[in-house]
Amino acid sequence: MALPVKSAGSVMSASLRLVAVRNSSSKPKVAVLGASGGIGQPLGLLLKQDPLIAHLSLYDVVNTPGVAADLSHIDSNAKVSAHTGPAELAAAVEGADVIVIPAGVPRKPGMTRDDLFNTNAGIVRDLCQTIAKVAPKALVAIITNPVNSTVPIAVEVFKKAGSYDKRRIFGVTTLDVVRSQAFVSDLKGTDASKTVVPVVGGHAGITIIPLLSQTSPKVSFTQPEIEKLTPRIQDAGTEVVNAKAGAGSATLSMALAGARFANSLLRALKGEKVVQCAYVESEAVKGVNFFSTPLELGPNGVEKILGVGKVTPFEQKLIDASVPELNKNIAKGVKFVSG
Ligand SMILES: NC(=O)C1=CN([C@@H]2O[C@H](COP(=O)(O)OP(=O)(O)OC[C@H]3O[C@@H](n4cnc5c(N)ncnc54)[C@H](O)[C@@H]3O)[C@@H](O)[C@H]2O)C=CC1
Ligand SMILES: O=C([O-])CC(=O)C(=O)O
Repeated sequence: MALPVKSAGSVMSASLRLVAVRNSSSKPKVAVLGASGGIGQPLGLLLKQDPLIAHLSLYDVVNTPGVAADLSHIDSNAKVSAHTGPAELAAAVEGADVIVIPAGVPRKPGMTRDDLFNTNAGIVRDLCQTIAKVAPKALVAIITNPVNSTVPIAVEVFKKAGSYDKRRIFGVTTLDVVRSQAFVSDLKGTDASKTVVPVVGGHAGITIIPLLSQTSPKVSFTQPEIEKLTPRIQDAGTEVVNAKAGAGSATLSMALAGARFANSLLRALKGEKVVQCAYVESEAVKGVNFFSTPLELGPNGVEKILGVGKVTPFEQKLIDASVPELNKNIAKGVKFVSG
């Protein structure tokens, strides 16, 4: 069963909704690093059903054989392989077209995403050291928080290895888009499957900036609606963390978002023009080197950074406020690798 393809007004809207080489093979390989976790397992379930995937490679430090055995009994064409522990990481990622990384610890109530830095920074660094050597042409989609810092970490590792290509490393912000679309359609009674809301900036607190004025099909919001909806989207991750009360953060909605983003990358690899928001190295906004905006994706990853487009004064203020916060997060990531 394919992931549902939604239609929307413009090409960009349609792509954002669904989302568009590497190398790239006629038999795409997707690797999930952190495959046994709360996100990894349902993500594997969704990817196993994606007809674009020929080989689904599952890597974790624990429990991978069980997850792989379970998924391999599903009657879809993707072949599943299991890889456990650092000695098997190279085999897990070798030849991968797309690598999705949800490895790392999630938040508990009272924590910020930045509180995860001490544990997760080293995990992402170590995984990327191997990817940069063994699979430098893969498109790498980083879910692990704090995304605002883990993406710069990955970039520094690739630079050190001499295999950095800024078109190929992505911080996954798709869940912010998915949530915005859910909340807007709830509020406005629009068809959730056709509602498109771009989200720009980063993936933590005030750096998450839904561009409600660019909602498509067009809907209008009162200022009080905008002022209520915007912080709800920014704090939606915390809403889930608190509701799970110590049992982790968003996993199911994140798995959907991750599968949707991976499907976009796979379609782009095949030559389809796809537009999707993601956090990448970017000059879209002055004064900051990483920013999420709509991106045109193609066979080499990011083909074109589409920028934030026309924003309202309210949205511009949010963008301006995000810059110093993002710069702090980025500098912390860069320093972690480069000292
Ligand atoms: N970008 C986004 O929008 C979102 C990001 N997240 C982040 O995703 C990450 C994972 O969350 P969950 O799956 O809920 O956590 P989890 O704890 O349920 O699963 C994490 C998995 O990573 C594995 N792992 C730990 N160290 C590893 C290593 N060195 N190599 C490979 N695997 C390793 C663990 O064994 C575990 O199976 C967290 O950092 C969380 O904050 C969560 C939701 C949304
Ligand atoms: O809030 C968290 O810690 C997990 C996350 O990034 C999200 O759900 O957006």
